[in-house]
Amino acid sequence: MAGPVISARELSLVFQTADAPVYALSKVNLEVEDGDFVSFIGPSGCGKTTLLRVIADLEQATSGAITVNGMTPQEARLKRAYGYVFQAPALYPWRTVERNVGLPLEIMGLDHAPERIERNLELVNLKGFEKKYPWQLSGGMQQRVSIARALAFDPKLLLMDEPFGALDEIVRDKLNQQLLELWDRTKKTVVFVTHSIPEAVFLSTKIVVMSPRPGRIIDVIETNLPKNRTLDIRETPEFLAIAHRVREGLKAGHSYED
Ligand SMILES: Nc1ncnc2c1ncn2[C@@H]1O[C@H](COP(=O)(O)OP(=O)(O)OP(=O)(O)O)[C@@H](O)[C@H]1O
Repeated sequence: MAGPVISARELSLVFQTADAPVYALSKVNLEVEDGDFVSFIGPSGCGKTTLLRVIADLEQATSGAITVNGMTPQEARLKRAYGYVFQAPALYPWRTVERNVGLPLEIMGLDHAPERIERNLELVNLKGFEKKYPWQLSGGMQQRVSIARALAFDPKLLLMDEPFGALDEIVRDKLNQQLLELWDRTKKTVVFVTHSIPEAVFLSTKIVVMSPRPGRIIDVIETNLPKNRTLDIRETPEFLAIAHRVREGLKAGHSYED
């Protein structure tokens, strides 16, 4: 059987700054299995983005070990083993939707990949919007374009850094539902950063609760909610019990003097 998609052992990262070192990650141990939907949740500054960036090789750990698809993060990055979605869509305004989605392929010299672009736009429910420009789309649609772009090389792993953080709640609900459908259809492994407890509980198979100073994991919750869930599940006792455990973890790890 294949090993975990992500395996981190005693991972620490210290940023050296002009005044004092910042302990962004301290002795993080984490296993992400194939097909998992894992959320990192915690207050500002607890190291969620840093951990995601270490996985993506955008930041290097100070100590400890990490593998991504059994490789170093650098090898995984060079093999395009993951897609990365940033908090802001970061689309090129002068390119149409299809040309934004096709950009990573174009950069690699694969400029004639219309079927791939079409399939990825279909996965984010944007068929028919190929010729539009980003400014003609709502914020939620723009973020869906950036998800389609992250799928360009059909990576098994999707890393998402608070992709819906700037959107209003109704749009966020809709996108959460669509993301769950995409995850179910494509069988991808997703690692997702969020501040929202309902979002983490609704989406995840595993919730990683983090705490700051130093950034560390204080609880890992396996959710076991049914796969074909709808937003109504948020009113069920099972859902509320998980949300309660996440909240307790966040409270335990948070110092309110900060
Ligand atoms: N390049 C850097 N240099 C110095 N300190 C940094 C750097 N990047 C992040 N930090 C610090 O590391 C800590 C963790 O930051 P990180 O962005 O990972 O937290 P986060 O949990 O994602 O926060 P947020 O929810 O606000 O995005 C913070 O104290 C932050 O100020």
